[in-house]
This record gives sequence, structure tokens and C-alpha cells, in this order.
Amino acid sequence: MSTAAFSRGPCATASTSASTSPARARRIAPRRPSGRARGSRTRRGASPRAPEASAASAATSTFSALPVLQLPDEDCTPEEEAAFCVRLRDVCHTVGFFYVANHGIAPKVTVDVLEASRAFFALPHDVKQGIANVNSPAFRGYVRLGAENTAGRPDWREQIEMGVEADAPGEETGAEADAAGVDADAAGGVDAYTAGDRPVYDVLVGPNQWPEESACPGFRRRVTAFLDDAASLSRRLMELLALSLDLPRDFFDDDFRGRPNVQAKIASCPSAPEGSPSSASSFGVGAHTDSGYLSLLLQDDVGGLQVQNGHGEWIDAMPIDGTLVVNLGEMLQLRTRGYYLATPHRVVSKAASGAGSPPRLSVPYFWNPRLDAVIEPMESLPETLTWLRPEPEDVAETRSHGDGGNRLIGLTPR
Ligand SMILES: O=C(O)CCC(=O)C(=O)O
Ligand SMILES: [Fe+2]
Repeated sequence: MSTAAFSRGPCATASTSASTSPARARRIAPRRPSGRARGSRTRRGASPRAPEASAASAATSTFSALPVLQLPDEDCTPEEEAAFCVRLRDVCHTVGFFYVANHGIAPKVTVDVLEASRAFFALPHDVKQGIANVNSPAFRGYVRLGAENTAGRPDWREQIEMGVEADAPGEETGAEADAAGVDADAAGGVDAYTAGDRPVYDVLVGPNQWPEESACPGFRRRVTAFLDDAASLSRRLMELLALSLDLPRDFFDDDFRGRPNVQAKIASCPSAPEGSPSSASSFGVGAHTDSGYLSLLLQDDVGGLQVQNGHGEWIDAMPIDGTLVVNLGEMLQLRTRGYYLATPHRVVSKAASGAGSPPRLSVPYFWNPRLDAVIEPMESLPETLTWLRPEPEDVAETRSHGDGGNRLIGLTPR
């Protein structure tokens, strides 16, 4: 399996995209098969999306700016929480993307993680390569510039990939091993996804790679502080998302069982050099939808993120001080029978602004179901939910991936 370069192909699968959740390459059963079976390799973290090919975006409202949602305080009244959920429902049904303010992550934590990241990317190439993700079975660590691609074009960013800090499977002992062990059959498993007596996706469990403390002082501590806070925020948002759908607060708990598949990265998008494949299309990250449940994004003040509305227009999502950007992924779109949207987005590199402009730093954080979850559409939605667009007749319509197309690279002959 190559870990050096992942590609977001021209189309992707329904199940889980190999992107944010490559391991959870289980098939999500639609009510009726769509017959749109096809697929290609997807890079971890996202599903490729041709702008005009997006069924979901065609049904999305024609927003011209992302809404800003003010999270109520933790100790808010039930009425305040309910009012927030009404707004959250509307935004997730029509846009699928928003800024969240009052998110509870202290400004110092966000400033610290960006500062630490800037220091890391300024290190000599050889030092960064010292934690190259090609040396991590769990794909953690540094990914050099241009190694990842979308639809065959290099994404013009270098990045560090991170996840939940854990021992690699087989290296735990006793109760830890019991907890990590997954019975694929009991989980409705698929033989093709087992390697020996463990499911293949177990390779994604493992330790992060960190630079030596002396090379990048405070990096691990500051990044970990942000990741911990992002996890708390994600847990709260999942509860609010459940409430917003008129479901019990803990409705999605079983999809996680306390073992979220977190995939986080710190990305640095420099200006693409003149004449490079990326500068031709001016992209830092090609158009795609995220594959999991929930994505949080911290960005510095450079900008470049764009979100596609229902008219196919690209709307700038410039950073707003004190906020994070939140969007939903395909697994949640599928789970909610297409009621909530996984909206296409991209990052445009600042090539147009000329050489010498600073690299753009961002910290995308993906909160996805446990690796052994099989994500299926809800049988039905609460009757209190109304559709502001035609309800998909076939849940498969909410899928941007074809059957089986997001399997781990190497498992499926292409
Ligand atoms: O860096 C960003 O602003 C967004 C990146 C992104 O969309 C992704 O990694 O899925
Ligand atoms: Fe994304």
C-alpha cells in the first residue's frame, strides 16, 4: 500500500471515503442499490467532487456567505439550546457549512497551535522528513508538498497528519488489546477487510509522530491542547446535531462508542509557483466533499477556502476572528438520508496574489465514527422535519461515491 501519495479520483464511494476515514471502508447499505457502482482511489480526508456533478449542491440553497452561528454557553437554558438547534437545523439542511462563534476553544490555544505549526514548517526539509508519514503504518506524520492530490492534480500543500494517540494494534496488552480487538463478523464485517485475525483498518490505530522537542519546542504540547479542545467541541456539536434533528441528545453515541476516528492535519499551502500544475488552476486543495461526520477548521488570516453553493458558485469563506469553520461530511449526509448536506469546497492557493505571499496555515479536524462502525441511513427521519427541497426517493442519491470505490488502496483491483 502506498502511503506516499493519495489521490482524490474523479468520483468516490458512498460508504466512507478513503479520505477522512479510509479504514472504515465498510459499505453503507442504501435502501435500494443505486447501480452507480464505480470508484477510484481517494486520498484520505476527502472525496473528490466535480463541481457540476454534485447532486447535493444542486439542492443546496444559493447562499452568498456562510452563516455565523453563536454557540450557546455550556450552562445555557433549555430554551437557548432549543433556539440554537432550530438555526442549526436550517443551516445544515440548506448550506452544510457555517462559522461557529463562542466555540469554547480559548484564543491562546488557537494562536499557539498556529504559531507552533509555523515553526514546524520553517524547519529544514530533512528534519520534517524525519517524521515522514511514509514511515508510519497509521499514516501519521509529515507529508511533503505535492504528495497528495485531488483528481490527479497535486494539492499544493505540505502537512502533518495526526489522529488519536494510541499504541499500534498488537502492541497493547491485556484489557487494552480486548478493547481494541474488533470482531468483524459481529460488526456485520466483510472478509475482504480482514488481514490475519485483525481487520485491515486497524492499521490506522497507532501513535502520532512528533518532532524532537529540541527541534520544535512546545510543538507537541500546543498541538495536543488544540486537539483535545477540538474533541470536546466535536462531542458537543454531535449532541446538538442530534437534538437539531429532533432526536435524543445521545442518538449518535453508538456510532462512536467513545472511539472516534479522528483525523487531523496541519496544512501549509504556499503560493503555487508559476507554471506548476497547481498554479494553472490556482488550487491549494481541489474541490471535494469531506467523507465523515463533522469537520472543524481553524485557519490563519490568509484565506483561500471556498464553498460551493447550489448555483455552482464558489463562495469565499474568509477567516472571521474568534470563529472556526464547521462542515458536515458524507457519512452524516447518508445517515440523515440526505437531510443534512456534505457541501463541496476547495482551497484556492494565493498564486494570483504573487510570489512572496505567506503560506496559508490551516488545521482541519475530522470527527468521524469509530473504525468498526457500519454507517447506515436512518430508517426514517422524525416527522417534524420538513424538506425545503425534494426528499431523495432513493437514499443512494445522497451518495457521491459509487459502491466499493473507497476501499483501501490495494484491496480492490483497478
Ligand atoms: O485547509 C482548508 O481550509 C480545508 C482543507 C480541506 O477541506 C480538507 O482537508 O478536507
Ligand atoms: Fe475538506
